[in-house]
Amino acid sequence: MAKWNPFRRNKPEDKAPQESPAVEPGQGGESDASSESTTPVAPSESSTAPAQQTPAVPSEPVPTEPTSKAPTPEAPEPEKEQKTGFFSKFKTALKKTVNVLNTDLRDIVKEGRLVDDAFLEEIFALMIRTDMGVASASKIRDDIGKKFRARKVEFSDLVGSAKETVREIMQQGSADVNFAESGPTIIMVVGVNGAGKTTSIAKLVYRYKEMGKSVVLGAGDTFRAAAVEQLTVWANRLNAEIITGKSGSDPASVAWQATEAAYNNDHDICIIDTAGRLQTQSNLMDELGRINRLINKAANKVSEGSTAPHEVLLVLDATAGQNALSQAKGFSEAANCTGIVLAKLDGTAKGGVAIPICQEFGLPVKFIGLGETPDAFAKFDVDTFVDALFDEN
Ligand SMILES: Nc1nc2c(ncn2[C@@H]2O[C@H](COP(=O)(O)OP(=O)(O)OP(=O)(O)O)[C@@H](O)[C@H]2O)c(=O)[nH]1
Repeated sequence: MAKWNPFRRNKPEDKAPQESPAVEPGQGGESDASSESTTPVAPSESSTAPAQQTPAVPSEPVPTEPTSKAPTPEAPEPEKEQKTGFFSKFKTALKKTVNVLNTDLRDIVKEGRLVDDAFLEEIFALMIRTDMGVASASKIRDDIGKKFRARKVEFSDLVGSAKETVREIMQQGSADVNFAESGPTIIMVVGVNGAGKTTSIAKLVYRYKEMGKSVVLGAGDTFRAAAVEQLTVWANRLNAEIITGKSGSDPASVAWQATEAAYNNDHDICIIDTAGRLQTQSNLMDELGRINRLINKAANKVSEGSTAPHEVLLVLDATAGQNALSQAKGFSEAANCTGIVLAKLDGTAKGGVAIPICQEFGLPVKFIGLGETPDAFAKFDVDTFVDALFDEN
């Protein structure tokens, strides 16, 4: 019997695609993305509750009828995480990057090579191919030069030195999200279109459900009807409550209502999706700031003294390589990001991009996406990453 895979995508667009409204997020629109939504209310930053709108808008946002998510009959409980082992999980996912490093690195020292300028440039070129960036590749090259110049080296010498350098560059611990000291932990998820936000949210839900936590989702990508449907499918499969709004409605309203639901319904975790956007679209980047502030206001209103969100996760597509860096730059400045999810690390030979991300932005890589299956997600750990990247076996 085929195993149930909660991460198998029932792409809404495979069924009946809905036209996205011809509006930008936050501008309002006509088409209805969800049969379970109430009329969205645009929260105002200047009031303690979302502002009134015409027609007939209540003084406070009416929480969308929570779509209580009893598992659908055909949806069994999520399968237990496969016990493949943390290290082999990393290694399998990084296979493409590891192949570049190990095969080629081994090749250039096969005969036992003297470390001279030409050799060091070969090392540099090889490192660059993993998209670790010029600064990291230069440091690896220079450190090898300092240690071994004019000597013959073996593969293990190079690997040992490179590992040491990368560990030195990626000075970050391994951490889960910043959990709230009390009350629900509110997590906002941001990133460009197609980076892997929805899939990563589903993986987070799976992760926290496995830990026995209750989760509510806020379908804040009101711009793309299919995104709401997609997240609703995950919520159904993973038995999480979901708050949705009408297509084209104010995403801050959904975020507000999801935050309220998290406090009022005693959830442990609230994850709020946002529409994909480019770091260059300043109005849309400003919108993220507004959503962030209104989440805080909603949290403080329901539970005085609370501050939220506790985590703003930026999802980056590892296959974008160096482009992921410019995304990280734009988003980290505009959206007050607190951590990174590096998705699709399995699909690329550019896995080295995790190194400059850690180095340049002071933002910890918290999780990595290692595929599309439920267990294809891991808390990022520098030592495991480095060992897998330069695995000598
Ligand atoms: N191999 C692999 N594929 C992934 C991973 N994460 C996401 N994907 C795939 O990447 C594609 C885009 O993922 P989504 O989660 O829909 O991305 P999104 O950021 O929500 O997209 P928008 O809603 O359009 O902004 C899908 O086909 C996912 O299955 C991963 O870690 N590994």
